[in-house]
Amino acid sequence: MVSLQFITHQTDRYTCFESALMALEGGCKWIQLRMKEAPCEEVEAVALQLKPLCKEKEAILILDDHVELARKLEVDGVHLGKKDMPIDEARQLLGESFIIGGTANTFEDVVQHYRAGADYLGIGPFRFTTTKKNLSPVLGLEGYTAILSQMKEANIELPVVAIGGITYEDIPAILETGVNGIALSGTILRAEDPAEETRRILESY
Ligand SMILES: Cc1ncc(COP(=O)(O)OP(=O)(O)O)c(N)n1
Ligand SMILES: Cc1ncsc1CCOP(=O)(O)O
Ligand SMILES: [Mg+2]
Repeated sequence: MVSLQFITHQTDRYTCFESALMALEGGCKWIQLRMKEAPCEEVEAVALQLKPLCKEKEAILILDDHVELARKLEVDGVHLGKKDMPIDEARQLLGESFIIGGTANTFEDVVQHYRAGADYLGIGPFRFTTTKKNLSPVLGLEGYTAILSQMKEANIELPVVAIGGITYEDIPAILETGVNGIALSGTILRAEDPAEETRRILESY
């Protein structure tokens, strides 16, 4: 079964919380609570609601950006990008038991996160997406192939999650490049039944 990280998103139809519930209902075992526009208190309230539900379903819960909150709420980890707290600083604060993911768009980003002690890499975007503003350059399949081959050459062994504009049909070719998992948001939330779409993805790949 493909390793799937679901990225929460608020849409016309769903709140971030509802989006996470549907992914969990569909069998997703890894939720990233990403509430870009929300104040910290709101993220905290949603995370507090989500934490027991993830626990019940044996799903990992990580927060996008909010290191201090992840520590306070004792969720499983955080995902950090270029504009967030540096990974080595987050590691100091969180210790070894928290999962820390780092965003990479180039091999240089990979090396930096590897040295800083990241547990996994979110590499993207695969293609253009409206889920995130200020996107880095699109990588396509070639981008993943190139970065993964540079990682192999440099003996950098870190799980890689592909992200950004990925749809159901893209998944086999992306996995063929050697990535370890995928992160999805829009393709699940645009489906008529997002829980069913999550299940379809997990049962197909
Ligand atoms: C799995 C995964 N990969 C990349 C990102 C992007 O993180 P970041 O660059 O910090 O951008 P924002 O998500 O904070 O807008 C991610 N969240 N998850
Ligand atoms: C958070 C993030 N980082 C790079 S692309 C992206 C959005 C992923 O969502 P979608 O699957 O809808 O493109
Ligand atoms: Mg971020």
